[in-house]
Amino acid sequence: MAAPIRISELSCHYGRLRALTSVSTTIPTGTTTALVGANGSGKSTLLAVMAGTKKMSSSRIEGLPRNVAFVVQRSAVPDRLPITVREAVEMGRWRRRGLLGRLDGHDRSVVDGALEDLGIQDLAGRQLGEVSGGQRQRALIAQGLAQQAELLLLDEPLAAVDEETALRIETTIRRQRAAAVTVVLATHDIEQAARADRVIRLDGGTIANDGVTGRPAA
Ligand SMILES: Nc1ncnc2c1ncn2[C@@H]1O[C@H](COP(=O)(O)OP(=O)(O)OP(=O)(O)O)[C@@H](O)[C@H]1O
Repeated sequence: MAAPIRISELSCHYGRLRALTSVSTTIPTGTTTALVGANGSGKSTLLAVMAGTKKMSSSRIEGLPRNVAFVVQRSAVPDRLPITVREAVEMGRWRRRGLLGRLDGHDRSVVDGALEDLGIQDLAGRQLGEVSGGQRQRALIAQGLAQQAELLLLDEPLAAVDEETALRIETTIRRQRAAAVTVVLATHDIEQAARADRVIRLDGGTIANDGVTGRPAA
């Protein structure tokens, strides 16, 4: 099994605002970790640092895999992107194919599998901007799955989704864990957090609590 992800003394700023201060933790490979904490406590920032989309001011992160999928909060994605649901999921293959590379049969079957996992194969031809918010959330997660990443980062995957969509997303996360994918998710859903292997509670940009739940996700 690959080495765990070790984060040491991570600090991170937006201009003069310090969003994370001296965050240190270890995330074992193949486990599911939930980040919890109040609005503004630094959950999204920690995910963005791990995804490489936000620069840190200081830190050492060891063991980050090369292929990381980051599914941002739905509210951070424009509602009216002029692409179909399938095209959105296909974007998950871009890193492997390159922007102009054509998808081959394997890519297409990975995309089909991701659409099926999230139960949106019937919506594949619809415009992303014309499906419901919960369906769009499924499409964004399917895009993350299509990357076949070793580390899957999910920012509030259950925000404003109905029960069926939540169940579908939870099943997907369990399957990723069973496939030894490391999952880190930010959530305000206490039940979802309790289903993770461990919970990290952030408070004002520092770790207030870091512990195993004793309830394995698989
Ligand atoms: N792009 C940005 N520019 C400036 N400040 C930011 C930016 N993004 C986040 N912040 C600030 O950084 C801090 C941490 O925000 P972050 O979004 O990481 O928190 P969060 O725990 O994910 O919150 P939420 O639960 O509301 O999603 C907050 O004080 C926030 O105002």
